[in-house]
Amino acid sequence: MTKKGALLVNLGSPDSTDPKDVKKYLDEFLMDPRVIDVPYWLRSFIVRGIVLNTRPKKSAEAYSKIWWEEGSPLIVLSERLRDKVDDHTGIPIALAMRYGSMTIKKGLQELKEKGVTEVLIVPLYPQFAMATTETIMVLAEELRQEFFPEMTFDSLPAFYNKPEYIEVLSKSIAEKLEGLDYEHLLFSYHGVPERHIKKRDITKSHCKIDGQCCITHSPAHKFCYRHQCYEVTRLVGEKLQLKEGTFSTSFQSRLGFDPWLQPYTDRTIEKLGLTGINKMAIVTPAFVSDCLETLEEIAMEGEEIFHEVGGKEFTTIPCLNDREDWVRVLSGWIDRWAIVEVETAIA
Ligand SMILES: C=CC1=C(C)c2cc3[nH]c(cc4nc(cc5[nH]c(cc1n2)c(C)c5CCC(=O)O)C(CCC(=O)O)=C4C)c(C)c3C=C
Ligand SMILES: [Fe+2]
Ligand SMILES: [Fe+2]
Repeated sequence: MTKKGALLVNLGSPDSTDPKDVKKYLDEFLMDPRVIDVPYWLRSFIVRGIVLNTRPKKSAEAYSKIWWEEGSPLIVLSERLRDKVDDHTGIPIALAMRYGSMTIKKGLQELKEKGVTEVLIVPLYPQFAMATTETIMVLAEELRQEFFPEMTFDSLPAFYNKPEYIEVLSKSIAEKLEGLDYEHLLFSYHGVPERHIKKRDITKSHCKIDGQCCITHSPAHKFCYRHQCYEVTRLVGEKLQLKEGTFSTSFQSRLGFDPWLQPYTDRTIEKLGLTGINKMAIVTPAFVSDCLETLEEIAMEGEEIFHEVGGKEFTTIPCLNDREDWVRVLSGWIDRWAIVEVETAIA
């Protein structure tokens, strides 16, 4: 007799804003070979020899600016989502984080204790990336083999182009912008090194990271983060009937010296202000839950950049978080899986 359950998985946060906790978290995160994808000795030198000497203090200060009484916004918002999805679906729902204390192992154990044998892993990311979806699935499978051999896994694929997702995202944008005569809407996605995109090109020749490859149909797009980001912008633009030239795409949060996906968000905000845009809005569809990258890097630093170059109004659109319509959409996908297994995505 089998029993189904779902495990929602988000990125994770440090346990507190203490630099020691931030260091521990960053060590686990940045030592992941799917995040910094260089040989172990080099990754260890970069992360432990350079980044962790200075970054934890700086990141801890940034976390302190956005931390809530209940804890990390990303964790609290993910917990609220889990609770609501649990109320809406007919199967047990657990929550885990890829990094930090709320481990995937604990999440799977929780489901096991409820008698679950068939698990739908739900990476809480609209787009595929090796630094997000892939690393979750790889770790989950390793844990399954070692600790939960009686379980079977399916996964919810990237949902960047699912009409129900585009609908709720568009609605969330329209609601926030209602009555605001903003001049430009920027879609800012978390960046990744260009190398990550080329590495996951299953055709080995499609991705050139130019103006054309991501809009030219290809099987490579199943794993192309850049294509999937541009598709979200395009589909929302269509849904909201945004006029050409009033919206654009950029990539934030670059780290290190390698080329990351461009255009960069900070430079784009600056350019918009310098070219006479007075009122801009910004949405961050690589994240389902508000987090350090949206609440500090965009809502605080981004706004500061815009004002410094003469921009007047800067509106940040919240992530979907635990919105009722998003909860219904996510719960619907899970319930549909629970009734009929549609897709199996574990390699
Ligand atoms: C070095 C590489 C990084 C890659 C590649 C990367 C990809 C990536 N990250 C997210 C989502 C989030 N990242 C967050 C924080 C964060 N990201 C990196 C580095 C890379 N991310 C660092 C060093 C940090 C820590 C904060 C800092 O020191 O600046 C967060 C926020 C977590 C929180 O606690 O709020 C999220 C969410 C995606 C979606 C992605 C690839 C697509
Ligand atoms: Fe990140
Ligand atoms: Fe592409």
